[in-house]
Amino acid sequence: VVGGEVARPNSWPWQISLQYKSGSSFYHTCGGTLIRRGWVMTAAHCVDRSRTWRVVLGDHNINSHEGREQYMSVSRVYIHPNWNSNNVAGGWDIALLRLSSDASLNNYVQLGALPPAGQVLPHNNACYITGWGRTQTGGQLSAQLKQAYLPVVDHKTCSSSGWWGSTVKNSMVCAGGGSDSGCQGDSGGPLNCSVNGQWVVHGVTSFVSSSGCNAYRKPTVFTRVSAYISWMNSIMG
Ligand SMILES: CC(C)[C@H](NC(=O)C(F)(F)F)C(=O)N[C@@H](C)C(=O)Nc1ccc(C(F)(F)F)cc1
Repeated sequence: VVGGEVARPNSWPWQISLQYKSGSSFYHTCGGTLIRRGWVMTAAHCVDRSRTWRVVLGDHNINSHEGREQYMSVSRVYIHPNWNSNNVAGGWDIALLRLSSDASLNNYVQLGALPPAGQVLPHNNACYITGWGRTQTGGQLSAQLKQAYLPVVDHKTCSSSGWWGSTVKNSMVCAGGGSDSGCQGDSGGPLNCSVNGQWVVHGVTSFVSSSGCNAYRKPTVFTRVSAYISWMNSIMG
């Protein structure tokens, strides 16, 4: 997350850290959202390489053990069948991770709310991106979870010339476009939007401009969760 601020610890209790094993250690690579006690939603581009994964729940500082964390292994990865790893602009950048056991829900670990199928938010709807991603283009990951206010940019604006043009599809949500943005390492994490006074996860962080995370008129682009509700239900049952 470029800009924004460090989140109050565990104030986004559905945010997870997706980590891969290398040698005897695990490394943060993406975010994700706990959507059922045994299921995590993330981006397909996060898991299209076969690795040994773990999901960390209840985390704040990913470099220290604070005692609220739950470490879950992943029993199966479901990548959307239409995902094409050579074409993030095609969309379909969504995946589900089946956890090997159910999470324990508490003050630090809660389920994220999903939108109704087809719901599209209006321009400027209040949303926050959260994640441990780079804090500047080309910079380092954040040790502590960060948040940034990224209001929705409607499809009409986001897909216009000077913005993302035809790279952005209707199955995506744009948010931000100013000096705050997502960045590498935020992938797969939630876009948390305020709807009728409740936080609803409307996006899965998908891509930013290759010329810089907070490039002018290149809002962060998210997979629109409301376009994939039926697919997710077909997998989770
Ligand atoms: C997609 C991921 C590899 C990566 N995602 C992120 O950084 C995320 F955190 F925003 F999710 C990304 O956007 N990386 C930048 C550097 C990138 O490659 N962006 C990019 C944007 C659009 C396109 C296009 F238009 F060709 F589809 C290609 C690459």
